[in-house]
Amino acid sequence: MTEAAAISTRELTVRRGRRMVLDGLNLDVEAGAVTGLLGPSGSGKTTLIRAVVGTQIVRSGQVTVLGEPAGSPALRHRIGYVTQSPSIYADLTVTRNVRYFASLYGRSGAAADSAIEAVGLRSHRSRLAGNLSGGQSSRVSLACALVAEPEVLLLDEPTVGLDPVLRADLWDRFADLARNGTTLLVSSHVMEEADHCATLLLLREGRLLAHVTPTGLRRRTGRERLDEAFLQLIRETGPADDTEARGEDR
Ligand SMILES: Nc1ncnc2c1ncn2[C@@H]1O[C@H](COP(=O)(O)OP(=O)(O)OP(=O)(O)O)[C@@H](O)[C@H]1O
Repeated sequence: MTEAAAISTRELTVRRGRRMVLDGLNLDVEAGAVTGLLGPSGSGKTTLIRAVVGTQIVRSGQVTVLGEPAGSPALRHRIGYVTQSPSIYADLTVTRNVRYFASLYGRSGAAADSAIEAVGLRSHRSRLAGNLSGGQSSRVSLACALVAEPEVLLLDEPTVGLDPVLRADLWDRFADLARNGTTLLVSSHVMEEADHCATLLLLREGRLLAHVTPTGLRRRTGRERLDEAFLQLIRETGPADDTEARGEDR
């Protein structure tokens, strides 16, 4: 693990069903920065995030977070994880949901209100979560994670289903958090969003294709558009190796 890394994996191997999902992955995620985890659907982004949280069965290798092995009880209050599907209470209002999480982490009602504001749900704060749209529910989930003020925030596709204005606001919010020392690992399969990240981890078929800055990726490929740059990298590395392996880890 390098000195500035908040998250490190060494030779991380994960199989799900018969598939080798992560294949000897070595990577470092810089502390106090926004790192984008990008890759095609099925490339292993969610699996990697689950391994960092400690909820993924790992076949071999190490995952270290803030100097502790992933999944350690000591990390529980230091990591926030927002899954792709919102995990909130449908029968509670937006405010009640966020205040509940605030109370779990010893935060005030004012902190809950500010998290609601940050995700653009102020005018919906008295609505039942069950009556919200998909994008709005995701934002409640995000507010519940934000209110805990974790040192490491893992966000799995947090901008899916959001309009461009909200998306831009959220990326600004992530940048603010990083400036204040939070480590963010944000997955996306939208390469346009990569420009909001200080560095990019590009995954393909469970392998790290590149660990670069957006500028570095442009320079390396000679492409201005990041989606084209990523495609170029994929072409350079040849066809995907569709590894199937026996074993039923989940
Ligand atoms: N519960 C499971 N059992 C078996 N295989 C699984 C399971 N969940 C995911 N996989 C497989 O693991 C691989 C990686 O999945 P993962 O969800 O990590 O990808 P991803 O990059 O997050 O994809 P997406 O962008 O579509 O969310 C895929 O091939 C998927 O089919």
